[in-house]
Amino acid sequence: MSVEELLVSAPGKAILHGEHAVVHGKVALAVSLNLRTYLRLKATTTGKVSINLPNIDTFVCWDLSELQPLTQYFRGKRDEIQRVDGELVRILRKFVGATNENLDSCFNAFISNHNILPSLTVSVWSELPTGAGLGSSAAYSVCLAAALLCLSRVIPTPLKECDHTARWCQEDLELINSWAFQGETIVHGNPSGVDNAVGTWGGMLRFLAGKIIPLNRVPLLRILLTNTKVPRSTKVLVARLKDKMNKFPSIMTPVLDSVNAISCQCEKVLSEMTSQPITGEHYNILEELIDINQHHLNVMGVGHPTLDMLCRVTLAKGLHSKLTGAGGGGCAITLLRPETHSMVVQNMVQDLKDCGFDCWETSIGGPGVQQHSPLTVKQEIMEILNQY
Ligand SMILES: Nc1ncnc2c1ncn2[C@@H]1O[C@H](COP(=O)(O)OP(=O)(O)O)[C@@H](O)[C@H]1O
Ligand SMILES: C[C@@](O)(CCOP(=O)(O)O)CC(=O)O
Ligand SMILES: [Mg+2]
Repeated sequence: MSVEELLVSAPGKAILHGEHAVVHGKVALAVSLNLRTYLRLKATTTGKVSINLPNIDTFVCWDLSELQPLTQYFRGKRDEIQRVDGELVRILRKFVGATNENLDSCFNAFISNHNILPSLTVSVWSELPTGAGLGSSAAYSVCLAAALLCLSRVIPTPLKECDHTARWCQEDLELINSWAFQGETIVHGNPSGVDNAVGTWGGMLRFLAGKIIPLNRVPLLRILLTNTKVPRSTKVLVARLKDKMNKFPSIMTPVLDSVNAISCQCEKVLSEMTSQPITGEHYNILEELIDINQHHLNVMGVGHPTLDMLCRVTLAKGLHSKLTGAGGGGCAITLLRPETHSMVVQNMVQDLKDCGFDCWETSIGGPGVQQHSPLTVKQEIMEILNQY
C-alpha cells in the first residue's frame, strides 16, 4: 500500500528514578505521560522535502535535486546502514550548514529514509515543552522513525478504515524503537534508550542497559509536573556528568550505585502497593526516595537553583519533589498523596506559578506510538498541522 498521508503520535515521559545513572548502566523507572508529539507526513508532487517544526520555530525546504548528492553516501550500502555513524552525521551537518543545535532535528528526517528520495512534507507539533526533561526529543524521534519506516514500506501502516487509532506488532515496535534510538543519538550524543522505549511502548517501564521490562501492575499515582522554564540541553548535562565521572570515579560511582538501589527499592514498594492495601508508610518511603535521589542529582551536578526552590515550595505543603529527565532546569515531579486535599494542591500550584513556573497535573501511562485517523486527533492539533 502506498503511503500518501500518515498521522502518528508518541508520548512524552517522566523518569521516577534513575535519570543519568541509566546512561551508565543503572536501573531507571520511567512512565509515559498523556502529553504527546504528533507528526503528519504527506507525500507530495512538489519535488521538495519540507520539514515544519513550529515548536522550535524551524522550517526547512529542499529541492530533491539538492538532496541527490547525499545519496552517494548510501551507494552500495543499501542494507548495511542500521545506525547513525559519525561520518553520516558529519555529511548531513555540513549539508544543512548547522550552526544551530535546533537543526539537529532535521537530520533525523534522513536517517531511516536512506533508500528513497521521495517528495514529501513532514510537520510536527508537540504538547510537550521541548528541552524540559519530558522526553520531547524521544517522542519526536519515535514519530519520525514510525512514519519513515511506513513510508519506505519496511513496516505496514496498521490503521484499518474503521479504526480510530492503531498500533504496530511487537516486531515492528522493536524496529521503530531501534531507529528512534538512532535519532536520540543525534540529539543526546549518548542516550540510554529509556526515553525512546517509553515513547514506543508507553506505560511504566523498568529499563536496564537496553533491557526493557514493562511494569504492568503499578498503583495509580497522582503526579504534579512543574516546568521551571529554565532552558537546558540533555546533551550538555549528560556530558557534564561524564566529565565528573572521569575526574572522580571513586566518588561518583557510589552515588550512581545508590541511585540504582533507589530505583530497585521504589519498584519493590510500587509492587507491594498493588498486592497489599496501600498505607501511609508506602507513601512515606516513596517520598524519602524522592528526597534522597534529588540530593544525589545535585551531587551529580545536574541540579539548578530553581529546582531547589521548587522543592522548598512543595515541601512547605508537605509534598516531595525531584527533577525529572536531564535536570539543569526543566521539569520536576511532585508526588501527590491520596489524602492531599485539592485546596492544598491548588494553593501549592499558585505558589509555584508565582515563582514563574508552569504546572499541570497529568495522568500517566498513556499508550505508546500510534497511528491515527485525523478525526481522532484534537482539533487544535490538526489545525496546527494543517497549516503546512
Ligand atoms: N516537537 C519538536 N519538533 C522539533 N524538534 C524537537 C521537538 N521536540 C524535541 N525536539 C528536538 O529535541 C531537542 C530537545 O531534546 P532534549 O534536550 O533531549 O530535551 P527533552 O527530550 O527533555 O525535551 C530540541 O532542541 C529539538 O532538537
Ligand atoms: C538524562 C537522561 O537519563 C534522560 C534525559 O531525558 P530528557 O531528554 O531530559 O527528557 C539521558 C538518557 O537516559 O539518555
Ligand atoms: Mg531528550
